[in-house]
Amino acid sequence: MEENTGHPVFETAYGKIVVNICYGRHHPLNWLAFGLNGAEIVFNPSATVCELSELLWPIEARNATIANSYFVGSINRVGTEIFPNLFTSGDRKLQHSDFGHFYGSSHFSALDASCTPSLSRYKDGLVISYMDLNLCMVYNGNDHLLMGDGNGVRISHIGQGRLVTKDRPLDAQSRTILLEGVLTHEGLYKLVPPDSTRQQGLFQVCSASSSQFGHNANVDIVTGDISAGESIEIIPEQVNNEQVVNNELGNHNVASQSVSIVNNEQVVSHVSGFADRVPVDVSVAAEFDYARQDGSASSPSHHSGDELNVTFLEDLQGDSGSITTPTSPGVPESIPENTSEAVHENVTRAVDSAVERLQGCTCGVLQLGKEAKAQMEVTAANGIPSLMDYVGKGGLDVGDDLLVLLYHIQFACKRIAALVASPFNSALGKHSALTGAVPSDRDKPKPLDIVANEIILSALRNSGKVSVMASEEDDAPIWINDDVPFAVVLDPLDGSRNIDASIPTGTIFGIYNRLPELDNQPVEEKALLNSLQSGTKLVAAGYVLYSSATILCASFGSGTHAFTLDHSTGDFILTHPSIRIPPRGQIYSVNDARYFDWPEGLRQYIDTVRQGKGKYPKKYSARYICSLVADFHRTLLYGGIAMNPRDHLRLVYEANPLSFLAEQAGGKGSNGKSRILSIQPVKLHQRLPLFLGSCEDIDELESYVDVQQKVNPGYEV
Ligand SMILES: O=P(O)(O)OC[C@H]1O[C@](O)(COP(=O)(O)O)[C@@H](O)[C@@H]1O
Repeated sequence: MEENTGHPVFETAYGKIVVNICYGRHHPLNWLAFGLNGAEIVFNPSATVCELSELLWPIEARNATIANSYFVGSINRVGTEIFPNLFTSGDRKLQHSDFGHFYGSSHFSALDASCTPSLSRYKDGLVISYMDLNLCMVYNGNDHLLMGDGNGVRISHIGQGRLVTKDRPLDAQSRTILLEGVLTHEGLYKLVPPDSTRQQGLFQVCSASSSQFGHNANVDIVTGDISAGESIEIIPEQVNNEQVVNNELGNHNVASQSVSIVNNEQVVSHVSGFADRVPVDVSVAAEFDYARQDGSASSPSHHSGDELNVTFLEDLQGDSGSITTPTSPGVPESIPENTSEAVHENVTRAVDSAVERLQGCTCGVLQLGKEAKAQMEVTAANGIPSLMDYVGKGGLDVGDDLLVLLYHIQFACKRIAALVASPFNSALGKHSALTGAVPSDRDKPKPLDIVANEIILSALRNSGKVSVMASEEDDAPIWINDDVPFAVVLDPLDGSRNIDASIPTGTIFGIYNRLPELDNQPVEEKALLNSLQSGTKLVAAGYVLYSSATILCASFGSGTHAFTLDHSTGDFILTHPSIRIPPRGQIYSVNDARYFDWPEGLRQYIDTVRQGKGKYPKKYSARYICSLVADFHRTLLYGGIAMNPRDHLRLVYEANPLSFLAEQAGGKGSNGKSRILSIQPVKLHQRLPLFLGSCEDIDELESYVDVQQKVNPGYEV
């Protein structure tokens, strides 16, 4: 673009592709010109370092994607390049030998405003995205594609449109007309073909989408004659609530929800926002589309959408040579019938084959070590590291396996946070009240804790790092894989009884190493025994609090740290490093209504501290949210005791992970008599009294001896 080559769009077997090189992303007219020239995928390979560039990174490409109706691949290198001689960059800084840290964070953006998660800031990786290129041509908010059945106009809010009829193939530039468009406040879209086009004819406009109208809308189909200079109106129908609800539930929008990291280094993700438009592998999409345009059923002899990405990765890696050009072993020779099942099958096979080929590939070019550490310090000094930065190579360096697992856990928890905060969350049980529709059995809503369980279990499974997972919601642990490092225990949504009142809830998790000595045991047995490890064996544990803020608090065996979700970037940001629970608090937290079921010792303890007659001569306050994660989080920060003296909370899923966090913060976890972490679990769903909090408070409580509530009458609420 700095030259006089214009803004070329390359028509390939995979789609109409553009390379917008590096700095080109800062010029909006570049993006526009590529759009006008018919781009479907714009790649923006970059070698760019932190500071202002990184602030722009998540915004510019997505903005361009939405404005110009194409997909964008934002690719940035990682690492730090050290040059033999010092140089200046004309920025008044001292001479230096490097540009700074190339922050990676590669991702794809789609025109329906969805976006893949970013790759690492420190490691090379591979994003495999499914792009339904149909979206570039006819961006239709309804249930079906218009490609095969007649006419459609592609509209974007910059007023670009293409008139497409059966006898005017989509890709013929000569048939492209520009339409001026005005989006009025009422949501009307007036299209005015400029005089110069001299186009006239009968056509239908069936294309509009949420991004054009700013909300989820369908449009009336407008049919009629249009001559140059005339205008037509597209009138959005009412918002389709059912569709919105379904999207919230993930029934329709599954495509954008499936994310996994494979082999530490590749993010496999769907970009396409509407599952009804079957998301397909790039090349499959392209060839599919072209096949359908001319009515023939082409059968590509070889293809691979990921080939495209791999090529890019290789380019960025210079001579690493570690990725070979794929031969697509698992991809079928011909495209099967156009049924969504067949396409899904095709996609699955293409992904599997890509993943298989990538197993074991090392993506090289990591210059971490000292530089990354220094970068980490710079980041910490300038701003605040994210969870991934904090545990990554430049920070705690918890190891690739745990890093990948944490990535998946935090991703799942973000989804749960969104679900919990959604206006439709409690409507999981009241679906029809919103839509007026009666849900079919298949669409019947599930309680939130079940949905949360499914989200987090699927994230654990997709991480490829979990051999067994045991959830409070399931009767038995689920064995996944023999050769991977971790066993994970979890309570997917603790405190969910509070959900309808929007009281805080939380996810709790504990991570153990898989016990290889059990590998030869029958599956049920090794699944159970791996899940029944004592808390002293925890490698990491944490919780995510869904409250006024979403906070992920975790320990990897070196202190307890909390990260707050920054909704503007989607990152968990370190906000509470190395939490130290005060040795003495002034708050007790317990369900006081059970007073008369309490044993004498506990009653005496509570009576004493609330009167300020205990070892600490201040009157204690009572605070009880009745949501363990929230009560514990407050206790972690303010001190005191969070307790449930009856046999109610679970040793494996709740008591152990939270006691680990308490101890790592300098506090204690006790059952009233002894240390929680030293108790050997004997049953998966074993319950026990739980006291968590400040050391001095727990010691004082235990001195009353008789503090465990034996009567457990099964309270109604
Ligand atoms: O009824 P109690 O004894 O006050 O118990 C309340 C506790 O139960 C919990 O709701 C957990 O119970 P569940 O595991 O059955 O969801 C905690 O969040 C809360 O601290």
